[in-house]
This record gives sequence, C-alpha cells and structure tokens, in this order.
Amino acid sequence: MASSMKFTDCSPSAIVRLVPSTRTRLRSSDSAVLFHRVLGRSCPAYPRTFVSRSSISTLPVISASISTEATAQVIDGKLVAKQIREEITAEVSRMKDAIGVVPGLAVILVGDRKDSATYVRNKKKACESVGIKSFEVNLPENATEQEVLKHISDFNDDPSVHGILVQLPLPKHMNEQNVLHAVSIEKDVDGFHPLNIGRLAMRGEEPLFVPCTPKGCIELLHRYNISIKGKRAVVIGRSNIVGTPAALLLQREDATVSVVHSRTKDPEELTRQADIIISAVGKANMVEGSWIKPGAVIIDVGINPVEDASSPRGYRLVGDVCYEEASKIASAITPVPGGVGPMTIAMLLSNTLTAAKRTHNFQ
Ligand SMILES: Nc1nc(=O)c2c([nH]1)NC[C@@H]1CN(c3ccc(C(=O)N[C@@H](CCC(=O)O)C(=O)O)cc3)C=[N+]21
Repeated sequence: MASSMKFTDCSPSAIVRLVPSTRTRLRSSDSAVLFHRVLGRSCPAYPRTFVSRSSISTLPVISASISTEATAQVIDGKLVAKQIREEITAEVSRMKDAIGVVPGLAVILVGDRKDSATYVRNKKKACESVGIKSFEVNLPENATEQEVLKHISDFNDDPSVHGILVQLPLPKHMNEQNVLHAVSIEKDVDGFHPLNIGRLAMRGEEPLFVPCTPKGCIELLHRYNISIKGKRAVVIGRSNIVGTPAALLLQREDATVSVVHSRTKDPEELTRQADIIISAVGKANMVEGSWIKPGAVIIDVGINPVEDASSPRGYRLVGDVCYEEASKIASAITPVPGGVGPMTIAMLLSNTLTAAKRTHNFQ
C-alpha cells in the first residue's frame, strides 16, 4: 500500500500538516513573534547563535524586513502513533474473531525508578487501547537476578504471552546480558536479543523483531514519504538499544551511514554532511543549528528533562537537538515530546501483534 494512503482517515487539518508542500514561509511579523518566544525559552545554544546571526543581519543587503525564515515540517509522531494504534486495533480484533487468540505482552519492572514506572504504565495503557492483554511483574530493587530469570522462564512457557519486555535499566547488581539472553527469541518484542541484533546486521538475514525506537524512527520517515535510499545519514550515539540498530536499519534502507559518538573528531562537521540525522545521545540541546545542513531531516530521539520553573512539574522535556534553531534550517523535524516517544510504544504493540500472528501462523 502506498504510504500516503495510510492517512485516508486523518482529519483534514492533520493532512495539511503532513503534506510537504504546506511548508510555510514565515512573514516577518510572524518571525518577530517567533523570535520573541524563542528568547523566552531556554535553548542554551540559542543566544550564541543569535549573536552570530545578528552580526550577519548587519550586512547591508540583509534588512530586518526580509528576514523570512523557513520552518521545517513537523513530523508528528503522536499523530502517526495514533494511526498505527488504530491499524493494530483492527488487526487484533480480526485475529480474535478468526482464531480466538488475543495477543499478550508481559512487562517485567525491577526497582522503583519513577521514569521506568511511568513508561511501564504508558505501555500498559497502550496495550489496553488496542485490545492486547498485558501482564505485569513488579519486583523490588533488591530482587535477585534469579528471580527475574524465573519470571522470564515462566513467561517463555506461557502460551498466552506472545511478547516479553524487561524494562531497562536494570538495577546495577544484575547482569543485563544474562537477562536479555534469557528471553525467548520468538518473544523478544524489544528486539534486544543478540541473535535478533546479529540478524539485523547481516545481509540476507531477517531479524524476528527490530528494536522499537529505531523502528519507530524509520516508520516516521516512511510515513512522511522521506526517501532514505542513497542519502547520507548520520546517527549520533552508539547505544545497543537505539544508535546501533538505527544505523543498521538505515543501512538496510540503502543510506550511507556514519555513526558519531563521544570519541568522534569534529562531530559537528560530520553531522553537517547529513541529509538525515538521527540523534540518540541524551544530552539536552547538544545539536545546534550550525551542525545542520539546510534541508536536512531530523529525528530526535533524546528525551531530556530541563529545569523549568514555569512548568507545573518544575521541568520540561527537550530533545538532543536545539529545536528552535533546527526548525529554521531543517526541512522536517520531530518534536520532543510528541515525536519518537509515542512511536516507540506503537512499535512495541506492533511487534507484539507480529509475535502472536507468527506463533499462530495467522496472516
Ligand atoms: N526494555 C525497554 N524497552 C523500551 O522501549 C524502553 C526501556 N526498556 N527503557 C526506557 C526507554 C524509554 N522509552 C520510552 C517510551 C515512550 C516514551 C514516550 O511515549 N514519550 C512521550 C511522553 C513523554 C512524557 O511526557 O513523559 C513523548 O515523547 O511524547 C518515551 C520513552 C522506552 N524505553
């Protein structure tokens, strides 16, 4: 199916936002408003760039009245995730009607990290919203690795469980590798089992599951008709759960991929060559406007809390990319929140559905 058809039941306003030709050029009055808002925010990189821009604008040919800047198309992960949940709901119900099987996801949470508890709660809610059954195990911080392994083994043997997710990070006294190896590869909906990652890396091999966050990034590019083949892509960050699989996926999609990491010399110069940037570092506003090639597409995986006295929680979430700067240079960009985050959960549901379909040989 053509990806554009997937939006047929979106509201007209949503479609307007999704069509690339609607990229707007700000009038100078809008631009002034935007500037005002930007300065009221705390993108730390902004003032520096602002200074250099203002010096450019003193050149005689550039006057304030023509300081119209393009704004990037917003890649609306929240909207796409909702669309995907609707598709999954329909498939879950079709499977239930046809063979009486309801997909099941088991989540194991160890310890009492607040962020992990929130993510797990959101995953449970998402399961409910599409008709997937969820099972949850909560273990205390001081639980043993053996206890976790026992629960994994029970879920491996339980036919009503099709997917198993062990929420990361685990407490320090546990060996993450032992735990991730224990999940049956057929139920590894996170795609973290080394066999799944290995297959992802090899041409001619197919992983049973692809890690949810990188899969969500690629899905966003597909659904926005952003072509990957032959493009220069830079992935910032080389974690096992995001950066590395994201680079492998981009390569499978025929991009030419570079990975920027903490030991990279001149990451800015390398990143500036990219047509597509996926940033998964976890450092607020690290990628500044000067890192970005005009017209590049930016997928920002970072979810970083920054202090914000004006927010009820005392903080707000920002990405790895300085959004205010980037949105004037890039052609398309994901916001934080509302970008990759919701897609991660949608892909988890999708992987769980795939697991159930595969087990029961249901197409
Ligand atoms: N085994 C395992 N699998 C994971 O997939 C996994 C994990 N461990 N550990 C932690 C990370 C993080 N993660 C997120 C999921 C959803 C949002 C999300 O929905 N964020 C929203 C809301 C953010 C908010 O307001 O709190 C957004 O970006 O719009 C974010 C982050 C999954 N992870």
